[in-house]
Amino acid sequence: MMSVTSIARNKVLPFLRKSTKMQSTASLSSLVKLEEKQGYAVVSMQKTPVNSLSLEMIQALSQSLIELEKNKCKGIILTSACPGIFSAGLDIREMYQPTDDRLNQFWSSLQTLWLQLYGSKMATVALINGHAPAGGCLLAMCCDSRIMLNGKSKIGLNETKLGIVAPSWFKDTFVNTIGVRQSERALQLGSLFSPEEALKIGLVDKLVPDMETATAVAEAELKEFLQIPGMARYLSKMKIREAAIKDLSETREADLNQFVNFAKTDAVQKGLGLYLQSLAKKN
Ligand SMILES: CC/C=C\CC/C=C/CC(=O)SCCNC(=O)CCNC(=O)[C@H](O)C(C)(C)COP(=O)(O)OP(=O)(O)OC[C@H]1O[C@@H](n2cnc3c(N)ncnc32)[C@H](O)[C@@H]1OP(=O)(O)O
Repeated sequence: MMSVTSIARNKVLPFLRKSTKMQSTASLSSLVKLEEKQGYAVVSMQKTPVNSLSLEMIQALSQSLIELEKNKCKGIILTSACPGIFSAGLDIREMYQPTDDRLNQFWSSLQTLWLQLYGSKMATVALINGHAPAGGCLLAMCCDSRIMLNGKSKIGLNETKLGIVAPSWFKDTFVNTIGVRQSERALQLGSLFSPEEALKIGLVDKLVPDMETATAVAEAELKEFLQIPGMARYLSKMKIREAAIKDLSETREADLNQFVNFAKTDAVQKGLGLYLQSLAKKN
């Protein structure tokens, strides 16, 4: 059975009570933690060391969103329990020398997660408390607002630096967030931005100096979104996002085939192998 989430047992979420049975049958894992706050939930990624988005991690996030929405949760703060890292993006080991079956499942699950989070009826705030390259940046951009911890962390779509290409729906999300010209330049260069730079181009909305402030600011930000009538807020969000969502919904199979074929090319496999080696050498 698919991994799901670990729930803070001392504080059962009111909006999760009904699904307690489902949680116990769903072989819970420790990849994602859900915590109750006043009227919303904090979703913490806790796949050490860097919250890389493996198949299981993607499915755990997906399942968390399903449960939260089913239980009428109105808003979330998406953040990380791994010090210094929001998410290192897609787990490169999923794409390096993969089996066909796993590679298909991996990409298809990522498509599903993007469709869920980018099109979520919930108000969503990303509390980016560390590095957020590539898929990590994508997760943050799927949220309605981004609060980033100031410091040495970087955020951006750095795919070209790995010799790979961000798919159209990554690009659409980027364009919807920072505009066409900034996206065109940053996508080609694989730019990773400091928090100050990210604020300047609108990739994040607010910077905070420390975690205590960060939590308070993220809560205040979420409450501001939650004060707006939910349906009006959601439909307004969709005015910006629906074209990209419709596009992927209608082309999932083609997008999957394109990804799988590209990932399996010799050039990409060689590049990913070298990149993994360079990460390992660092340590
Ligand atoms: C074929 C594909 C075609 C199209 C797909 C396009 C879409 C791609 C989207 C993506 O998300 S690609 C992934 C891009 N991600 C990155 O480039 C990030 C790489 N990681 C880093 O830059 C750093 O790890 C970090 C800045 C996030 C954190 O640095 P630090 O705290 O110094 O940790 P380490 O570098 O020592 O890493 C610890 C540990 O984790 C492993 N790791 C890091 N990132 C990944 C990853 N994305 N996937 C898998 N594993 C990763 C790293 O190798 C270390 O492993 P050890 O076994 O050596 O401990």
